[in-house]
Amino acid sequence: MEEVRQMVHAAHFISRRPALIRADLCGDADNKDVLFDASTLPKLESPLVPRKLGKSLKRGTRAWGTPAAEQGLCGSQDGRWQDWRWRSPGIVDKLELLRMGPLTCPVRTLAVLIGTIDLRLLSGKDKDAVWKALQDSVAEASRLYPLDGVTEVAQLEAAVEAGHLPPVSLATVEVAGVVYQFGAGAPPGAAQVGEASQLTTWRPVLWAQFHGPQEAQAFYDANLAPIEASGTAQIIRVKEGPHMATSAPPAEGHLAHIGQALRDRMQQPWREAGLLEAAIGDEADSVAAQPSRTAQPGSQREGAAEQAAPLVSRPTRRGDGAPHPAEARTPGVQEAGDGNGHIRMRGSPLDQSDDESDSGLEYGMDAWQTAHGSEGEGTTDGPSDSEDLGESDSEDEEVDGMEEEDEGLEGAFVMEGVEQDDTAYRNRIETNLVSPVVGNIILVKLIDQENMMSRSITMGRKRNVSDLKEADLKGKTVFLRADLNVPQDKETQKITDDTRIRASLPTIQYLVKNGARVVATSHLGRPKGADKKTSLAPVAERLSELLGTPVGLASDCVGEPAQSKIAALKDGDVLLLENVRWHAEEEKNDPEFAKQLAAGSNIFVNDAFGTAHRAHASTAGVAAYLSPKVAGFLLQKELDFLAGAIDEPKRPFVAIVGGSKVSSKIGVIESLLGKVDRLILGGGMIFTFYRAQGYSVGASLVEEDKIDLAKELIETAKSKGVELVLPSDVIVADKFAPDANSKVVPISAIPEGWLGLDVGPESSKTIATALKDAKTILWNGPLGVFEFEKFAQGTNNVAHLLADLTQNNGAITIIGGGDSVAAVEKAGVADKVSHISTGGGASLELLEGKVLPGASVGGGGGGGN
Ligand SMILES: Nc1ncnc2c1ncn2[C@@H]1O[C@H](COP(=O)(O)OP(=O)(O)OP(=O)(O)O)[C@@H](O)[C@H]1O
Ligand SMILES: O=C(O)[C@H](O)COP(=O)(O)O
Repeated sequence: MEEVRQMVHAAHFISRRPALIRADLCGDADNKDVLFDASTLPKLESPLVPRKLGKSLKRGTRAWGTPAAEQGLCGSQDGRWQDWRWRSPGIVDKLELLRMGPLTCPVRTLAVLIGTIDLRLLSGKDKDAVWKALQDSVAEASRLYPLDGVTEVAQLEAAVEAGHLPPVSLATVEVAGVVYQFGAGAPPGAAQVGEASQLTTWRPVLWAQFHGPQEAQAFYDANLAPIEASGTAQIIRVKEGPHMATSAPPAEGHLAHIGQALRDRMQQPWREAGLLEAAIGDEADSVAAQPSRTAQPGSQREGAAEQAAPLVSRPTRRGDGAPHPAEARTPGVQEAGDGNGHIRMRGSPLDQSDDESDSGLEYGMDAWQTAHGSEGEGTTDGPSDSEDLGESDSEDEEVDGMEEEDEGLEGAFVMEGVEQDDTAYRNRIETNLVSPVVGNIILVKLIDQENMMSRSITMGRKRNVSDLKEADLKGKTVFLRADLNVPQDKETQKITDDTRIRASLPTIQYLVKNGARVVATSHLGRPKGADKKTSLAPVAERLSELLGTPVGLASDCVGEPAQSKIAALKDGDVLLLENVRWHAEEEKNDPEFAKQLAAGSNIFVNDAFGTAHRAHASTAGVAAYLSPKVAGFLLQKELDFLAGAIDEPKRPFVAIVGGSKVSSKIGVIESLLGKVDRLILGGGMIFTFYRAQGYSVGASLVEEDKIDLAKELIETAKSKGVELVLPSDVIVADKFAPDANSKVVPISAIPEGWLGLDVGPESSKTIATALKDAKTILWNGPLGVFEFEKFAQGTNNVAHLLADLTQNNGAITIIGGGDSVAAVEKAGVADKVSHISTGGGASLELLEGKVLPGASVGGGGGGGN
């Protein structure tokens, strides 16, 4: 709720006018969408409103669509997701929602929303000041907003009744994985909340994003072309690039097919902006007349259209090719189609820009038009956009100095503003809220991607376990996913390091204190079925010692053994379920298994940062069956440090990356090169870099196939102005053993047959100098083979240095990666650095900017989410 309020007020703050905002809370704790009427907020005069913002909107601010749910595009796993689309006379708004979480747990939209205001639009203003102003306004909003607590449709109905909200005339709802969009043109008043299901104007819509034209083309060839060839649909590219739409009856097989393909693609990193829009349904009105808009020579659109020409499948006019009759603008009215799913065109959608019955897809067209067609650009044959949208130019002139920014806005409007290689944009969606009638302000723009993560994290704090109070927790059964995967002695199973158990205590203690019945779960190791050696019994014992209360252990995590113990829990009790990985379904994220895990629990608290990079049943799947679902303290803290502090670091920001191989750190190095001021390299990987520089490195660890990559990374560092610090001397050994003979040599003189196992004393000095003024330091990977005392010096030096800089220089020091954490522990300075991550793989993936499925589910920051 807090997030909604913040968004509402931020939107209002920007727009300075009444705004109806649909807040997509898809995937939030309640799986409900919430509507807010920002017109009830007090108006704030803001100096930040870009002069041209409103003007751009006049060009037809309409976007369309919302992703289908179950088919892998978005939505809750339990299919309860509903998406209500609202329209109100006189109010226009468009949201671009950037889904930061994985597809099954889109929890971050609102937070991201604010974080993605295009700061370029606010040129000349200090970013921090803008952000602060937004936050301040948000604080004000939370005090004033009257619809606090509205989460249920029934409450919305009541709000409409009470006049807080305007009536609905457009809505979408997801059914069986397809988003049906209620058409405009519904009889006035018919589409009140709760009555939506009575409408017959349905149109299924699927959206997908691609990593680029080629991928979209391939997808088209493999999936859409056959559909089209079958005569059940026609595929139409509605936007530049790899954007396509298809109209067809919602044939089940097709949907599944498309859904699977989309799901697969969504797993890949986002490389290039691209979008497939697939409107599937017998909806003649659903695909507007893109071909009727003639791209002018030299225009952006023309070029792109040529480039992606094979994607274009010409829409046909229905039957006689007559202009679209009025009734056909009631989407879903069966007679409107030609019976075989083909699409009829009509003139420019902008011809109906004041027509409230425009279909969703046309909004997409208009959004495109808004972005690319404009007065003076000659890219559209649509009407001048200013007449019917009622915002005066003079008003646009109010804020000076923004003119040149207008282009930035427009460019960002659809896809162009998306930077490549930004994984955060993988799940980007756009959604229109209402149709433009009198003109208003677009709310949210791309892209200040650098700051996205940390802002979402900041906002994510609102959704952690501390938001649940005694009233929410007492008597409730909480399914707590922790990462209690601790190292053990192979023979005795004795726990050799209980850090992860200790790290899980704050959340457990909080839940216990507030009267919850805690059902804790974890995996341990990588068992192939039930196996005593991977039993959580030693963990239960240690947990019990640390908590000072008995912790029961259910002999299985599902079924009777679990259920009987859960049923017997009393307030404040803690039960640990046996290793979830004894069941193969866990790692498959099997929904049925997830359901069984969730059985008997009410609330989901995810605190398993170490496993947050795994989309498993207990980390992600259970979220569909429990509500609310929030992050635990540990997960939140990890995200705050590993994403938040790094994304908006205090500078100088210096990273130390070591470890054995370049190959395992490529992603991290690449990602950090975009953020740090200095990058210190150490560990085994440096020898590949030396080879890239032409040195011979004896028998040191070298990845021959990564030498070119090392060269590239050196170049990238140069081009980004990052100071790359490579050791100047190394400690070499005559064999890889703790008792090897060793000596210090400059890197130019590594003897044949010797191997470098640690950085030398000169290098340690250089590293100390490079760290001296650092305000944020990230360390991932030891600088040498620290497991051997003889070669642990470089690593130890850094550990002590970091402790010193934290304690005496106020530096924020963050250590991620299993071995470097072990090194810090070994050096005895673990409690003197700012943050030690409990996640190995998870922290790496987070640093690489990847989405962490488990992190988003819990309602925490979501990582690359
Ligand atoms: N010069 C070197 N030659 C060979 N191995 C090295 C060298 N320097 C460090 N290593 C080894 O690198 C390993 C750690 O690398 P790794 O990339 O796994 O670190 P990490 O990211 O901290 O840990 P994790 O992968 O567990 O998260 C250590 O076992 C260490 O012995
Ligand atoms: O130790 C870890 O990194 C986590 O517990 C995840 O374990 P996994 O790599 O076996 O999934």
